[in-house]
Amino acid sequence: MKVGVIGVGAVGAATVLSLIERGGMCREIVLVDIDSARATAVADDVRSATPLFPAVEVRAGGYDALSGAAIVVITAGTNEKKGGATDRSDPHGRLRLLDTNARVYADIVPQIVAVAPHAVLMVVTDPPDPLADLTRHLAHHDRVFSTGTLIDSLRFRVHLADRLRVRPRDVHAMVVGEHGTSEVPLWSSASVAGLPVLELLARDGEPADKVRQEIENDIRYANITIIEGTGASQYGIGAVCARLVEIVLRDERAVLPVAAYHAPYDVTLSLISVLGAGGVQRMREPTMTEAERTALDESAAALREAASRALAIAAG
Ligand SMILES: NC(=O)c1ccc[n+]([C@@H]2O[C@H](COP(=O)([O-])OP(=O)(O)OC[C@H]3O[C@@H](n4cnc5c(N)ncnc54)[C@H](O)[C@@H]3O)[C@@H](O)[C@H]2O)c1
Repeated sequence: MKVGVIGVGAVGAATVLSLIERGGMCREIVLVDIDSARATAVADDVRSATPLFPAVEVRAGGYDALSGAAIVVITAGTNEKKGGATDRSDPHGRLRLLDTNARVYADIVPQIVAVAPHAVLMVVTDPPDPLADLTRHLAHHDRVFSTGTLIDSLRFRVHLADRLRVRPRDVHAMVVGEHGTSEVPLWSSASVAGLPVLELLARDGEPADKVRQEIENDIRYANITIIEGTGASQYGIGAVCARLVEIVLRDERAVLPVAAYHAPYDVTLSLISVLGAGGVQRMREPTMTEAERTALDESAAALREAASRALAIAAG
């Protein structure tokens, strides 16, 4: 199995390292970057660790080297720091990167599809959901998904676990909608062993509104907090990307919040998705309160506007 990674900056490099560390899921990883010296250097660096893991070849190449790839992970483009999307008071958040990165996608997606027409395309670049809509349009197929709110959902679980003093793996909680400022944390269905987290927090005497506000801010602006410390959020998303590649290559049919086009909302957004061979195979709406549903409708509306803007920009 061959996996392509387009864009070998902070996120692309972290993804490659996670891919080889998970081990055994693919035989070849091809790195493509407009900065070919960077792609070559990252491949050289990571290659020195490959004897520690199940056999895998890592190499840099041009688009032609993607021929036969089963899945291509796209992380190319401008990040929040370089693109000026690190202001917590800006309601547009990552959508600030849309114009620049839609132009990048208009350049790279046709080149990927020309050599790897059967590959699943996984969109990571921000804003990932409208860029996934653009990618479907440019690729002329539906084997396209974005990492969506999986990273936000993991952050939600980690913060809840901290408060409840349990391990994050035992917390079930999801964020749906946009990977961005309009995202919707589903408090009503968040649970530990079937016990609602809101009840557990109340039992611990935690003031519910304050805790909700703090956790929501932590999730919504986690990228900015990380960027203020290191310049790029990369390790969490790198691990997420590698795990998603594994799920697709093994046709695991894992149930998790990643984003794909959903006809009833007429846009790419995160709901409960079944991920396996070919990408997202089915999507379901979660059980929601009226307030959560209203917030999801608003998030979908913001994404529809962004997706049509992405199409217009790519059309020139
Ligand atoms: N979806 C998520 O949850 C998530 C999480 C973290 C970062 N991101 C996003 O991922 C993207 C990458 O972030 P980063 O920190 O790695 O940025 P980076 O600047 O470190 O790396 C971007 C890479 O893309 C390459 N590139 C740019 N234009 C290209 C083109 N036309 N063709 C090929 N390569 C090209 C650059 O040379 C660079 O190596 C950003 O948009 C960032 O906001 C998304």
